[in-house]
Formats: sequence, C-alpha cells, structure tokens
Amino acid sequence: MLIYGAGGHAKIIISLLMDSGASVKAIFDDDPAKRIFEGIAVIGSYDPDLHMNEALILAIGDNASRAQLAAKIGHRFANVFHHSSLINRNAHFGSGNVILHRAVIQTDTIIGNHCIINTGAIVEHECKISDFVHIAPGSVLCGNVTVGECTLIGAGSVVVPNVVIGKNCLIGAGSVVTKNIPDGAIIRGNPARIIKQTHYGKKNLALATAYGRDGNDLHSTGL
Ligand SMILES: CC(=O)SCCNC(=O)CCNC(=O)[C@H](O)C(C)(C)COP(=O)(O)OP(=O)(O)OC[C@H]1O[C@@H](n2cnc3c(N)ncnc32)[C@H](O)[C@@H]1OP(=O)(O)O
Repeated sequence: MLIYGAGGHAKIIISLLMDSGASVKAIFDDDPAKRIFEGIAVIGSYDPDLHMNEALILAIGDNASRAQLAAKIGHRFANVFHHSSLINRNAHFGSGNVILHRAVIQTDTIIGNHCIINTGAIVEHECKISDFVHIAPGSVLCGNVTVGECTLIGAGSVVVPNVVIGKNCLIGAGSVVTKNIPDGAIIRGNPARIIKQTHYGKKNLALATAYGRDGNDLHSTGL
C-alpha cells in the first residue's frame, strides 16, 4: 500500500494497516522536510512511476485537498476498513474510502469515493454519501440522509432522517441537523442554523479546492 500524506489522519491509517498485517511501501508528502514518518520513508512529492502495482490511499483529512489530489493520481485506489467496523452486506462503496474503528454503515447505503467515515460514526440505512465527504468521529446520520461532495459532518453531529445536505458544507461539531442544507453552507448548533453561506457551493468541484484562498478562510474554522 502507498500512503499520500504524513499528518495525523495518515498516522491512524498507517497503524490500522500495520495492525492488519498490510505493508506500507512508501509515503508521499509534498513537504520536503518530512523524511521518515511512523518509521517509514517519506519519498517526497507524488511519483506515478513508483510502485506502480501498489494501491494508494489519500491519507489527508481535508476534503478539498483530497479532491484536488485525486485527479492527479495514476495508481489505483484502495478502500481501507478497520476490522471493528460493521459494514452491512448491502452497503456499496466506490474506492479510496477509509472506514475507521467501530464505524457502522447500514444497508443500502452508498458511499462514493475518497470518503472518511471516522471513528464511531454511524451511517444508517439508505444514506447517499458523495465523493470526498468526511463523517467525523461519533456522528450519526439517520436513515436516508444525503450528503453532497466535499462536505464535512463535524464530530458528534446528528442528522435526522431524510435530510439532504449540499456539497461543500461544513457542519459544526455537535450540530443537530433537522432541515435540508444548501450547498456551501457553514452551520452549527441545535437545531443547526446557517452561520455563513459561502459561494463555493455554486462552483464546480475543482474550484472548491480554492478553500482557504480569496479571503474565505475555511481552514481557520476549526477543521
Ligand atoms: C479526527 C478529527 O479530529 S476529525 C475533526 C472534524 N472537525 C470538526 O468536527 C470541527 C468542525 N468545526 C467546527 O465545529 C467549528 O468550530 C465551526 C466551523 C462550527 C466554527 O468555526 P469558527 O467560525 O472558526 O468559530 P470560532 O472558533 O471563531 O467560534 C465562534 C463562536 O462559535 C462557537 N462555536 C464554535 N464551534 C461551535 C460548534 N461546533 N457549536 C456551537 N458553537 C460553536 C465558539 O465557542 C464561539 O463562541 P463565542 O463567540 O460565544 O465565543
């Protein structure tokens, strides 16, 4: 397995892989100062010709960064599941997803590509989770919830049944989401209210990677 990223999220994925007996051949990271990470060689920026037969996982917590990088990767992507996760046999996955400790994914749920279903998160029946979504630790998505591309469901949040959350949204930690949420909204609270409406929801996914630029500082909002 190849890992892209050498931060906190990568640490969790590497320990998961090692605990399950998988070997990590190399780590890519764009920071030239990183040489060794978790005892494994960091070999610099992405090289499509290296270990071409290995699968790669984008081990980066930031959704927009994963979206930006995914388009540049030539390796095939793997799904990574912790052995304690409970995955219904009728759940469906794309590739590049990371399902962490004690996460639960229920029947007829569809998970796209490069999503993170973090520690102890519950995704109930018939949910539809688009690409590059992060369901943070301890969150609960009730039945038939839809989550759009690149949205973060903050830690410990609850989304009630049948709600549709747009793309590029940021759901604050501990939110209780009771109504549909438009693209690009930042919300928090119980019941959750919009605290900021960004313009990113109106742009395509590539432009969504501009998070953090032109004065719209999503990186400083607790991510
Ligand atoms: C493994 C992992 O770690 S996965 C991590 C996943 N990440 C998360 O779950 C974090 C999600 N992000 C958040 O919850 C953020 O706090 C946000 C986006 C809701 C708000 O960020 P900011 O706009 O930067 O808020 P800021 O920190 O400036 O706080 C502004 C006010 O909102 C309050 N506030 C911040 N976050 C929340 C929240 N989730 N719910 C309720 N109130 C909040 C602050 O206490 C502060 O209140 P005050 O004005 O009375 O002092």
